[in-house]
Amino acid sequence: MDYSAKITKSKSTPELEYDRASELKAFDETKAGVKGLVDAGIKQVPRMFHQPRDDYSVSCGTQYNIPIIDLEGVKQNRTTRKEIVENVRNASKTWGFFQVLNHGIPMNVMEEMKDGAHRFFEQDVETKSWFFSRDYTKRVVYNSNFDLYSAPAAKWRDTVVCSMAPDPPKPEELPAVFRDIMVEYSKQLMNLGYLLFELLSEALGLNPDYLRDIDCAKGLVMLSHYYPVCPQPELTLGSSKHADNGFLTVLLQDNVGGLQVLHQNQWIDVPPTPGALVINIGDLLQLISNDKFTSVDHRVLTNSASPRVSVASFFTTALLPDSRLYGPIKELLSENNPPKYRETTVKAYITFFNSKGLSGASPLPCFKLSEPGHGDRKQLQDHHK
Ligand SMILES: O=C(O)CCC(=O)C(=O)O
Ligand SMILES: [Fe+2]
Repeated sequence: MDYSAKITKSKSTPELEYDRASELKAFDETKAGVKGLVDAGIKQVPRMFHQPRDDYSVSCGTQYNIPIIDLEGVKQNRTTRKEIVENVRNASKTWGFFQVLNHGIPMNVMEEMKDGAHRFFEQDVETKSWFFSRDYTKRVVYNSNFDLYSAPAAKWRDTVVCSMAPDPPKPEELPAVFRDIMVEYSKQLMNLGYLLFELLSEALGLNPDYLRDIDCAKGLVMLSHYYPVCPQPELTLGSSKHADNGFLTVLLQDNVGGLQVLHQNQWIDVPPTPGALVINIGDLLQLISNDKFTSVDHRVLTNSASPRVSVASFFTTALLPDSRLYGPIKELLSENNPPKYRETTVKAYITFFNSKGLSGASPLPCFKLSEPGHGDRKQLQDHHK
């Protein structure tokens, strides 16, 4: 189907004749993603990608900087480690986001990982579409917008998702253009994950192995994102406002920029910082920490100058058959700190999250134990009917 022709037609079609469902389907069936639209020379952002304007009502601020934590000496020096743990505690509570330096993953591995992501998306559509699917039980899934059919507006990005742990893929299961670097990067990332969960456990006053022992570091799902250049960046977003639903995310971004974090009710840029990785707390870590850590909304702006790649690695057991129940950690609770959330399996949480799409509303409040006047439990019960 000539997708561009269809879009051009819809532009001049009266309001009532806009058939969103068939546009989504036509776009999806190209298997070429947003990059395919840009490669075809599209000059206007199709309506299905137009973001609701209220997403833009919050101003962007420049007076705050997201924390940068240097991990140099964390394993060798007790005083240094204490300071690092303190910084991790503060950043995880007040920002939910921080960058880390001297994290142990060599620069050349990070560079090669970003290059590998570029190589994947720059392949011709026929080669890429071998992995095109919406079935997340597959080891590798490439598509555009996991929530294409449920979100209020589509995002200007394409993604390839690979499940890397606990059961590492055989190299031949991964896309040839970046399989070696994916295996190498994810190995290094698991080691960093173990260290971060130790620091986070210590920041909660728990024994260093606590979070790893309850399987927070068990599953690793890697999302390589490609954000094509956008002819009208003011109309759409690379990622709409959302909070991550796993335990922890480690983000490798290139030098293009566009990621913003909602802090003190302002959008704050997460500036590309050479050698740094961005770490953010996910909803499930907020839940088990009983709000000692915060899972914070973020989004990605598009731009008309250069494509952007990022690799978001989620520590989550979302894709595993895991029935473990997660609730506020008992050791953290007291009379003065009663549990704020009900227990949930990771699966139930993710299913609820996905049913909402990246619509900007975190499902976390729906798992809060009832407070007077709180209607969300009813919403959750209704959902499970
Ligand atoms: O690309 C980015 O900078 C952010 C990606 C992201 O937020 C996500 O994958 O959840
Ligand atoms: Fe995210």
